[in-house]
Amino acid sequence: MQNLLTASQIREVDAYTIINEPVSSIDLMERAAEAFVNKFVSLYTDRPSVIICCGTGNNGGDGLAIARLLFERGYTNIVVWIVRYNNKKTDDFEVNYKRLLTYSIQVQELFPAEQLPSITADVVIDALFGSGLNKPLIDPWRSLVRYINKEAKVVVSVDIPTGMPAEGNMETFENVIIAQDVITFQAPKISFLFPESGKFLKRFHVVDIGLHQGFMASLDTEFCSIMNDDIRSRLKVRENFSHKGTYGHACILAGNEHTMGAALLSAEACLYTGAGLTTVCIPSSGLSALNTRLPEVMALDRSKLSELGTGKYKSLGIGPGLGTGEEIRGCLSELLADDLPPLVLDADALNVVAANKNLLTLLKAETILTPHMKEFDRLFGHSDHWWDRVIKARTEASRRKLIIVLKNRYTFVALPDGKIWVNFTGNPAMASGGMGDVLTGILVALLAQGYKAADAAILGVFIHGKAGDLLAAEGMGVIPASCLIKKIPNVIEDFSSSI
Ligand SMILES: NC(=O)C1=CN([C@@H]2O[C@H](COP(=O)(O)OP(=O)(O)OC[C@H]3O[C@@H](n4cnc5c(N)ncnc54)[C@H](O)[C@@H]3O)[C@@H](O)[C@H]2O)[C@@H](O)CC1
Ligand SMILES: Nc1ncnc2c1ncn2[C@@H]1O[C@H](COP(=O)(O)OP(=O)(O)O)[C@@H](O)[C@H]1O
Ligand SMILES: [K+]
Repeated sequence: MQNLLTASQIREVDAYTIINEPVSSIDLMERAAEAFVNKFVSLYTDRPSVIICCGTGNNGGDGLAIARLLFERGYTNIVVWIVRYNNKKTDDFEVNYKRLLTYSIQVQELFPAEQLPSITADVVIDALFGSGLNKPLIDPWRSLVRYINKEAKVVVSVDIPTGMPAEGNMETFENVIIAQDVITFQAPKISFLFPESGKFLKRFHVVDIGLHQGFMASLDTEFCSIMNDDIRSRLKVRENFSHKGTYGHACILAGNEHTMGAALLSAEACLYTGAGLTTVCIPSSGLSALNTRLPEVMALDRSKLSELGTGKYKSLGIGPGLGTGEEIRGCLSELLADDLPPLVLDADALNVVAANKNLLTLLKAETILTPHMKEFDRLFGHSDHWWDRVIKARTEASRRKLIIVLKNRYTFVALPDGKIWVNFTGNPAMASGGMGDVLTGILVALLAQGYKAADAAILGVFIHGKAGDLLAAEGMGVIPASCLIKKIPNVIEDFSSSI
């Protein structure tokens, strides 16, 4: 895992690195500028003309160093704007300013109430404010940002788009640079994970600037990202003398006449994720589809729901395509009061619980809930903003000892210990119906194989997204859920054979 830091934690890590590593503050800035330039030239290969818009803090200091480094790489068409809208400046800005003046790079100083110069360059590099932003922009900075947004062809931001807070509610931050690319230092800013940031940045790229890893890891953070090593260290290799009994019997209660596909997708994903045995509990109208499509999967008659609490099954998933009719509501209330195996609740099971919140109190510790945004809001109340929603997921997961998998482009796995693990795998080609049903099947299979619920959730969301990424890399711009399932064993093999 890698901790994701707030702006004040970033400052702490910067300061700690400067004190404890053989690197001075100005050299750390140079490293950041070099890392930026390396990424920039790999993204924009045709040596565009650039305007570098610099504030007078350390983000601006980065901008000045970037100008110098681009010049040294043969960029001839560089203009540096220095935005002198107040008298503040940092020492490292000042050092880089003096260095810049020894180069023949065009510098233009901008003062309040002056007309803004025209923008003719191909790219504007935005180094006005970085993670030091402490309030929404007001004039004259606000007008400058609006002007750049209106006039610039392409903007590339240094560390974070100017005007965007590094974390927290973005509601009042309307005046933000709209960047094609953001080249950000060391780890993604927490704000990049929320859909609201999407209108201000198309892509972000993380570059390593060698901040102190040990200190970063020691900080008490709310957010961390799921890394490849977290998967390798958790995935168990299938043993030589293992047999179907070794990998557990999973059961999925899902489907109704018009949404039987959801049950089939979950069951198939469960099969491909390696459950020893998979049973689905579907209405009899789905039996011929099941037998034709998934001969490996068994069926449990809906009249035998009492079997679910007998210990026969090692894990249980409830919800995909289940429906929310009276009969279902009644049987779920009874079921959830039973002593069930490790449990995943998804889709209609969540909707039934949302309509009868008392059922939440019946859920055993470590039950996994997999709501998308709307299901989450139905369960725990409406949130106007993603930051509020995610913090609510954290609070509810710790208060109720549940595992809440809040699904989105970046899925948030809120654990009972208060930590939120963020999944970065996955891509927009996966935005199609049935994808969530597949995730449920994956999770139920992992629980059947004996993974602890928190590990199953972390593994499950990663594997799901990674399977989508493999297909996208093969050129699939749209991925039907049933195609993604077939890639799951490849992901598991890739990550378990490298232990
Ligand atoms: N050693 C370090 O601290 C490093 C810092 N780096 C860069 O430094 C940036 C952070 O620099 P700073 O902390 O100097 O801050 P910024 O450069 O982001 O902002 C400068 C100053 O602007 C003022 N300000 C904040 N919000 C404002 C607003 N809404 N309107 C007007 N003024 C406002 C604040 O006084 C702030 O300190 C990072 O984003 C990164 O680009 C990198 O050079 C890596 C090393
Ligand atoms: N743009 C995207 N990028 C990454 N993952 C996505 C994207 N769109 C959807 N997904 C993933 O697909 C799944 C969709 O779940 P859900 O909305 O419950 O689907 P359904 O109800 O159709 O089965 C989630 O796991 C989500 O993370
Ligand atoms: K910036």
